[in-house]
Amino acid sequence: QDGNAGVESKTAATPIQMVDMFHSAFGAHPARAVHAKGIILEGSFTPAPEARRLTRAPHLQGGTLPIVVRFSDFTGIPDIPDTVGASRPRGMAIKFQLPGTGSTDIIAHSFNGFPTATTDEFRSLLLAIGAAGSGNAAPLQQFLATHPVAKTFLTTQKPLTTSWATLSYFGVNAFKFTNQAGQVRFVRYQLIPDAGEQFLTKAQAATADPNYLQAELKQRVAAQPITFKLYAQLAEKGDVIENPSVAWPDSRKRVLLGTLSISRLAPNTVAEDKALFFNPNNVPAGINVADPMLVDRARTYPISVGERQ
Ligand code: HEM
Repeated sequence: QDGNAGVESKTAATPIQMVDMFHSAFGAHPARAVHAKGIILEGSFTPAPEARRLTRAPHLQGGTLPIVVRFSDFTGIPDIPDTVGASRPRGMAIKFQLPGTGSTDIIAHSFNGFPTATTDEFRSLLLAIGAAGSGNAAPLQQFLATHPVAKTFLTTQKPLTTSWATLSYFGVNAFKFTNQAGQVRFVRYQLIPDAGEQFLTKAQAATADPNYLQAELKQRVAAQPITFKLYAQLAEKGDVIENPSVAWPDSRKRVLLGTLSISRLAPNTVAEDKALFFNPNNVPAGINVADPMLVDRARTYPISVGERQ
């Protein structure tokens, strides 16, 4: 199906300009335009009974399904140290194998919100970060002075996490769920670790290895499965659907969609990395994109995938 289902982009920038905005900010790395450093794992997903009251999406009706999960650091820098500020927010991307054929994806990060309301503003921010990197700080200063949410995003990321497995992740952009009876709800995804959120102490952070997250995750998953709960946060009347920079209140009802059990490392070969392709509009019947930023994202991710072939 057409996951965009009538939602139109409101963006002036072309998809190629959107990929180039990341290269301008982070350098012209061909791996992934953003969230370049990461690790791939495998496991399974078991939907919760409440999920099918919200959507008729096939992976949320019952029965355990295989998943592939990629945890990542922010920026397009493939060897960014896990210890620097720019490595946050961290990313979590999930590919669910649908019953029969096909797949669906959820792509989330570890901040409940986004620095800008629109894609064009996000591009201005990234171009300003690029200019600052080349010695011209004025555009970034001006952007942050006029966009307080972006300033909050850049300055209030959580402390260094103990593990990619001890962070909560947020889908940020809204989707539309439709159930068997045709009832519609707008939702945002949340992924909450069963281990709870855990952070390094200042002393641990001061001595953490630049690649500590990969080493930690390998050890953790060899000992026992990593589990997360997947929730849909439900919009109420008046909640903004089209602006990911505004988080919905924590008081909004959350419905449990299911449990992820991540049980083993994937091969993590170059071939696997090249072939693994997440897209936020890879959605089955019963789910549609609702925030037009998702349409922009859907057009941009394949260009970055093409660059790493
Ligand atoms: C206008 C907004 C956005 C644009 C243009 C954009 C673009 C991109 C691109 C080009 C990639 C690389 C895809 C690939 O090479 O496979 C990517 C990856 C990613 N993005 Fe976005 N993105 C946007 C917003 C977001 C938001 C709101 C989130 C989180 C909620 C997010 C989370 C991620 C993650 C986690 C990855 C890594 C996926 C993986 O592991 O392969 N992005 N994004």
